[in-house]
Amino acid sequence: METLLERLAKLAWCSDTDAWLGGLIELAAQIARCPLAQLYLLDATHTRLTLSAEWFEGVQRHEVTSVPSDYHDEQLLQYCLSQNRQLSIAPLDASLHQTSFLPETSRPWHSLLCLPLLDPDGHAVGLLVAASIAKQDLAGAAVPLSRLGRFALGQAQLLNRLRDTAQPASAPTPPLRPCASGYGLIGDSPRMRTVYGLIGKVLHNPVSVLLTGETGTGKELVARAIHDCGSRRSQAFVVQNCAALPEHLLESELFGYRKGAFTGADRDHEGLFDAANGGTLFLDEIGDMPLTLQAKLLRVLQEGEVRPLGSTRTHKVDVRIVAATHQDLHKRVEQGRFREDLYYRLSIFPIELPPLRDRGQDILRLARHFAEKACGFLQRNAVRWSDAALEQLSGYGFPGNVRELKGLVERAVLLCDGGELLPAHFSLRPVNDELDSTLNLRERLERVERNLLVDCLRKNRGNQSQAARELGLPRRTLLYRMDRLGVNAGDL
Ligand SMILES: Nc1ncnc2c1ncn2[C@@H]1O[C@H](COP(=O)(O)OP(=O)(O)OP(=O)(O)O)[C@@H](O)[C@H]1O
Repeated sequence: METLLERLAKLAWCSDTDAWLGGLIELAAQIARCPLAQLYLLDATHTRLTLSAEWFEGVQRHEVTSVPSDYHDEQLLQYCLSQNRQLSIAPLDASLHQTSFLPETSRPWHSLLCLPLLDPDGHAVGLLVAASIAKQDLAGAAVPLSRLGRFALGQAQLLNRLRDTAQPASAPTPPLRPCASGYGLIGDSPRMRTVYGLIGKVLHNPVSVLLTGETGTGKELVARAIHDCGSRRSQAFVVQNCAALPEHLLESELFGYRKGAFTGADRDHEGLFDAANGGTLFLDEIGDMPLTLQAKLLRVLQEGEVRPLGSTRTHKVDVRIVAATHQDLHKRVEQGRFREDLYYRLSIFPIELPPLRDRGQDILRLARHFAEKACGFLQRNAVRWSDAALEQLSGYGFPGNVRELKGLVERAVLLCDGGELLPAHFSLRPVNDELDSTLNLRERLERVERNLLVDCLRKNRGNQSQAARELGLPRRTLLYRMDRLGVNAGDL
């Protein structure tokens, strides 16, 4: 206790993050009574894991190596980080465990303790490793070491903040790049610039990406951007909507099948993982993937192996997965409808697409862009925007997000005869039906149902069979409901 306090008292005067982390890692080695202690930290985008400090046989090292946090080789580190669980292994078996993250020694490493370090929200932001050549049960050191690790992280963050504020004002920030900086996406709001920053981080890194956000916010567009601007752009980009097919069809689509696998399988069929080999597979509506298929997907992500239906053999594929959902996947994990291990695997690099209502001036940028496109498509002169129409659009909530705005503008351009877009050309529906107190319950429910149908049909580009499948309705029922609720082609 005395030694510990003395060291902490000394370290308290450290004003340099490297020296602070170095001192703490030395202390960690002493508490665990191990010759080796390592501190790994994730970067802000959680794509790289850096060995930030190491204490090995009395010698300190800093920032030695940095590796992608989604790498396959270091499975022990990967496991701790993605599962948020501590590992205590003794004896370490070289044939079972990959331990190349440990320094080379004349005798093999025997005992290992690996702890995830959590931020105040409970997210793993790094790892603390202690290892010994001797036979040792290190599990007992887990609690004091993780407390020490959290203390080290908190203090390091404080030091970094102090350093940042102490730095003299540097060269002015370069001017914001125009819309083109958004990988083909339109928008320059702070929320979208954050999205562009995250896209930039994963372009040349094969890490799986999870795109979240309400319907119509541009998830598929971002998935394409990641593929088109990244190193896989010369290979295939394959899309599959996981909600669009019943389980057995989705399984054979994704993994393929061998002749005779089921009635009607009269030839071998290549799956989408094979079609996307070397490229990207975009799995839309991943939250709706059946649990049994989730297990198969996890295998592909972990082992890079696919086993077609009816085959006894697996084969390797190299596919980058970009998944998307508008659902709260974490909630689905809690409800037992989504595998936790798959959730952690996919959510290594999440990108959240903000709703259009939170993008400020982007609404008008997008509106002008869609109007120009529509005029070009219709081969007519550009339309002008009346202030009243622009004002009306910026005050609207856009529950269907960019997709809804695009549809509204295209329709308005068609309706506009005089060359100027007016409020009358946009039929904006009230965002909050509750506010419309003249409607009774049945009418309000019908309004909600109508909006759902229109959204789903727009999403499926007017394809009624696909929309019916997504809504879990027979196509005839969908047609009947559309008729009853007055949904027609003009609404799409
Ligand atoms: N930032 C943007 N710039 C230009 N067009 C956009 C942008 N975001 C979305 N769009 C357009 O809006 C429409 C909907 O986008 P997209 O299909 O990518 O949304 P989504 O989030 O995948 O929707 P869903 O969850 O319903 O599948 C598309 O026509 C897309 O091209």
